[in-house]
Amino acid sequence: MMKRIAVIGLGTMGPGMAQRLAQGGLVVTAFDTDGAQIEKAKAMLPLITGVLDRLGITPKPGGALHFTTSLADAVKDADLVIENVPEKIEIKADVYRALEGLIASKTLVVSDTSGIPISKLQEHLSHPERFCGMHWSNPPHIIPMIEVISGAKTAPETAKAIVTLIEELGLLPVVVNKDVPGFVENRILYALLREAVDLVEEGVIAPEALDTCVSWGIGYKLSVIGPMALLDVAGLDIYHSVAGFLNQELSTRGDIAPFVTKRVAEKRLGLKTGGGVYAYTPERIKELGAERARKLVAVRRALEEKDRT
Ligand SMILES: NC(=O)c1ccc[n+]([C@@H]2O[C@H](COP(=O)([O-])OP(=O)(O)OC[C@H]3O[C@@H](n4cnc5c(N)ncnc54)[C@H](O)[C@@H]3O)[C@@H](O)[C@H]2O)c1
Ligand SMILES: Cc1ncc(C=O)c(C(=O)O)c1O
Repeated sequence: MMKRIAVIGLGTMGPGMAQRLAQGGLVVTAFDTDGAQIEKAKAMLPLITGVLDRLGITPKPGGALHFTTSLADAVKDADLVIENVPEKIEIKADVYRALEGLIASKTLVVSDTSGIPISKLQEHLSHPERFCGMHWSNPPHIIPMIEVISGAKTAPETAKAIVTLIEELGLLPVVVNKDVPGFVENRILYALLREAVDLVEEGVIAPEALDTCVSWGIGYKLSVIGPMALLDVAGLDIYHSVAGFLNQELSTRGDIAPFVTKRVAEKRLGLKTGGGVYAYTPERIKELGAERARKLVAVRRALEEKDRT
């Protein structure tokens, strides 16, 4: 049974994940190389605990969240280290190198990578058998599904221990059978995003209208009926007829659309820079955060209700 967890990297994903683990009864030590990120993470905690409270996730006894500016202190006596640093192999490899000599031989290490193959990351670990993918979805304190991915050198007991941890937290592990880039969640999401960006770029639809179309059409439906079940609902004959003329029309571009590269070059990255596809004031960002958390909580509660009946 795991007790002590180190969360390395406190950007978009770290704070929610750290607090969710602490409320699950674990002793969590959170670390970031940037002190400002640690302060930002601390400031986010009231919002995160408020959301967890509305989800009915009451803190289990023994849990705690500590912050530290020392990697050595963060990982001391850890049963598990969760690496949550930017999606760049070199940065992740530096973290794994820094862990050498700091962690015990029993300590497991996981990466929250969005899709770098686990076998590739394993090349940078001296104990690859104790390493696997543990891919959370954003926001990590609200979305219950977590992908578990083994690389070529992951020991079966490592992946099993992570699945058990996720289950003990009352979350939903999904085991991915092959270590393909993007795993499953992001292969599906990025297929959708490539088509969405293409449709907007081609002037087929405005961004706001596309968001309405997806959120109130397939998005709403897919949260209740998954894609495989949807094939049965629609009829495989219908899918066969439509896919017969539509598949060849869909975007297959292998590079990144100018719609995105242009904005990235201009540092229009989204909420974190006050604008990306849409523009935001600081007040609007706050409002949207609260409104979206409220709606995600309500939808999750409704879906859990459905699962019980
Ligand atoms: N953003 C998402 O929606 C999302 C969802 C799921 C998984 N992920 C994955 O999770 C990981 C983290 O993503 P994010 O969006 O939180 O990134 P982020 O850029 O928001 O945050 C990364 C944090 O890591 C810190 N950091 C950088 N180098 C470090 C080091 N050597 N030691 C400790 N901290 C260091 C940075 O200061 C920053 O606070 C990535 O692999 C990403 O692909 C992201
Ligand atoms: C755009 C995008 N990319 C990656 C991830 C997760 O790895 C997410 C997400 O979790 O929402 C995302 O939105």
